[in-house]
Amino acid sequence: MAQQERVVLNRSKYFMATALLSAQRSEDPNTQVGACIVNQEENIVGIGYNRMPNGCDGKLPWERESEEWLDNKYPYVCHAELNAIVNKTSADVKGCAIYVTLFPCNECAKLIIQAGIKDVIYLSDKYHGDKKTIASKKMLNTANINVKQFQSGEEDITITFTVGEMADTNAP
Ligand SMILES: O=c1ccn([C@H]2C[C@H](O)[C@@H](COP(=O)(O)O)O2)c(=O)[nH]1
Ligand SMILES: [Zn+2]
Repeated sequence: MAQQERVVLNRSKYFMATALLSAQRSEDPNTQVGACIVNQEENIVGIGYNRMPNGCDGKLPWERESEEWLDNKYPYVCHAELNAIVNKTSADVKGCAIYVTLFPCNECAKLIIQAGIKDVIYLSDKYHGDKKTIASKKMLNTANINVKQFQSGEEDITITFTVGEMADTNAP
């Protein structure tokens, strides 16, 4: 039987990978976003992705360019950061870090600040020129939140559901 390569993820790669995996749950056809909140003991205390409010799946539009504002996703979709915060498994998220696959918008920046999150690690900054992103950066900076872009520095990771033999690390 083929041996699986033994992979040990470093801390930040594990948390960003968790955010990325969560993003893959999103039904947004244009931008899937994932967020993973980590406490000071390095435990995950919240995960979320952009989705419609509870009970609204399949009943609200995913359009983004309809002339009628109400026919677009924007008034309805709950952002990944919001879902990660409201889904928290701890009493609060004060002093936590949030790993996000997209730079948080201005509304999420407000949530992050008010929730007491101290570190933001993001992957994509694809909307860096947008006013929402500029306002977000202004708020996060003013509130002394540590913001940094994730640098993987390594290859992608692969998740396989095939259970093979683990590599024998004691082999000569
Ligand atoms: O801070 C953010 C900003 C955006 N999102 C979500 C909201 C939408 O579902 C998409 C953005 O859609 P576009 O088609 O790229 O405009 O991303 C989020 O979760 N968090
Ligand atoms: Zn947002």
